[in-house]
Amino acid sequence: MGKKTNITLIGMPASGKSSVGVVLAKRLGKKFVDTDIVIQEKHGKLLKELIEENGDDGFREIEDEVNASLDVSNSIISPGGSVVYGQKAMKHLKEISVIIYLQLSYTAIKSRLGDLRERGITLKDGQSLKDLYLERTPLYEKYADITINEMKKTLAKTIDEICEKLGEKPRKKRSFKEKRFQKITNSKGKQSREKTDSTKSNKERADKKRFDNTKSVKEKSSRTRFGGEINPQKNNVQRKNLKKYFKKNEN
Ligand SMILES: Nc1ncnc2c1ncn2[C@@H]1O[C@H](COP(=O)(O)OP(=O)(O)OP(=O)(O)O)[C@@H](O)[C@H]1O
Ligand SMILES: O=C(O)C1=C[C@@H](O)[C@@H](O)[C@H](O)C1
Ligand SMILES: [Mg+2]
Repeated sequence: MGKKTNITLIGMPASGKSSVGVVLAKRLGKKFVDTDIVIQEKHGKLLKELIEENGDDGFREIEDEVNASLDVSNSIISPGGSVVYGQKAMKHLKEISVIIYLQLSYTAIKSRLGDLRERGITLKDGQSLKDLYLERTPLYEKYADITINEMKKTLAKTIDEICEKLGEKPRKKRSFKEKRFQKITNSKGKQSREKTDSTKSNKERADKKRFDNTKSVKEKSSRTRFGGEINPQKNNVQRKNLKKYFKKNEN
């Protein structure tokens, strides 16, 4: 497994091979190859058109051929859910990649899937989704190097778990405090925290803008009145005068 730079995701349709795959590729700095798209490109037709024209078995031959001739490196490969029926394809993918099975319960798959035919799933006449699930599960298990149980996990959590199993460094988790507040250093070099802009409410953002505007107007007018740059921290007399001036002008 050590020398393989590709990763192939297998699992039922809607288990997330494509959606997890593309994010995983970004996370690991790899390329992303969706072999459903490679098939469409190569044949100039939609998957469901290819299934309608060639039947389920004909489509699986096309799928087997395309996946078996995939020549990629440093990539996340996301094939269609039916790739596991293709012996040539699976032999090749096993040779060039680490195979990860995205496992999900039948109920979860059913609720994620919409119209099965519209999605282009290869179902034999009279075969239900449950039949398909039971038929494919042993095949996914047979080819998997790593299995990830996705139940009740967000996409991000699934990706974290894949990285963990691959021995990749975990993403540095920022604490709640770090997300909500940024460190600021005042003129005396003391550090304190201020809410980050993205976590401020609209009212807080508006208040800060008003405060910043007032501050800059005050600074400007103080420079004009007392001439040149001032340093209120060093010059107490000037600071007192300024305070008096602003008090008088604000009322
Ligand atoms: N935690 C989750 N992780 C991944 N996908 C999720 C999650 N929750 C919901 N989804 C949804 O499940 C669907 C997964 O679809 P996706 O096309 O990625 O599956 P697939 O395994 O590539 O299917 P196919 O075999 O048809 O190519 C998407 O609509 C996605 O938004
Ligand atoms: O699971 C399936 O039967 C399929 C899934 C799709 O990704 C496509 O590969 C094709 O439409 C068949
Ligand atoms: Mg897909």
